[in-house]
Amino acid sequence: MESITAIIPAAGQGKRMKSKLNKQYLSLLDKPVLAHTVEVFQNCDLITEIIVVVKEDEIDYCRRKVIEKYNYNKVKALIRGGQSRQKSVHNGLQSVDNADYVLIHDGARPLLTEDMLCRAVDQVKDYKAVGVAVPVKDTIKRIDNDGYVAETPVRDKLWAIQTPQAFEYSLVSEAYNKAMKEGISGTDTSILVERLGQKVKLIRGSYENLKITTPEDLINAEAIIKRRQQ
Ligand SMILES: Nc1ccn([C@@H]2O[C@H](COP(=O)(O)OP(=O)(O)OP(=O)(O)O)[C@@H](O)[C@H]2O)c(=O)n1
Ligand SMILES: C[C@](O)(CO)[C@H](O)COP(=O)(O)O
Repeated sequence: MESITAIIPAAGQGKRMKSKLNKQYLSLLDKPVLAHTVEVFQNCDLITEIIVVVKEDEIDYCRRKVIEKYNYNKVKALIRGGQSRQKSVHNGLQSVDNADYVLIHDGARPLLTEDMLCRAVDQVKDYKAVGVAVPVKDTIKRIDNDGYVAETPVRDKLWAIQTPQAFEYSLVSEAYNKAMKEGISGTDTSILVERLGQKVKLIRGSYENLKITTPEDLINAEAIIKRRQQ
């Protein structure tokens, strides 16, 4: 059976949340945001092990308040992040011992579902690189430097990228090593894989798979969890 490692970058500062406690540890109904996220991977039989990437000064806090408290025993390592999401993910990739595939998922997206994980794992075996995404609902404009509309891309072809993103481990490792060497940065993982010429298959995510970024995201996330519990 293949070995599948989940890497969960959770080493951001959460500046846009404007809270004292880093957003990963804010309470989302019954437990911290990050605990909701890790739990989905912990409960999914397809996942062999989990690596959580956190800020160096939060490693101990995360171990006590999330990993040990909820007994997430698939978490093999809690490692320190970097200045950017990309660097944090790179640190995570470097600490993988032996994996056929990796799934990379934002710690700040606690509303992923096991079904989403299963579909990503299933598809990565055929496509090597898979991302979860949803069609955009708004019309998107590209603007120029003065704030004028420069272009209105056709909406039918625009998808908003979420996580998880799943890759063959050797492929994503090569993509990161190359990007880091060349000083290239990207706001998601798949862009670095795309630069290798690898096609990335998108599969349908969910509008509920919010990234907890600003305070209203927490309110919306709570409402979604409550509805799911009914
Ligand atoms: N240096 C960083 C920056 C981000 N992340 C993680 O990447 C995910 C997506 O990032 P985002 O939601 O933008 O989180 P923050 O960077 O913390 O948010 P902000 O920009 O508001 O500070 C989060 O789980 C975040 O913890 C990370 O591991 N390391
Ligand atoms: C990876 C991501 O969640 C896909 O939407 C997003 O790009 C993360 O961006 P952030 O600026 O680190 O929030």
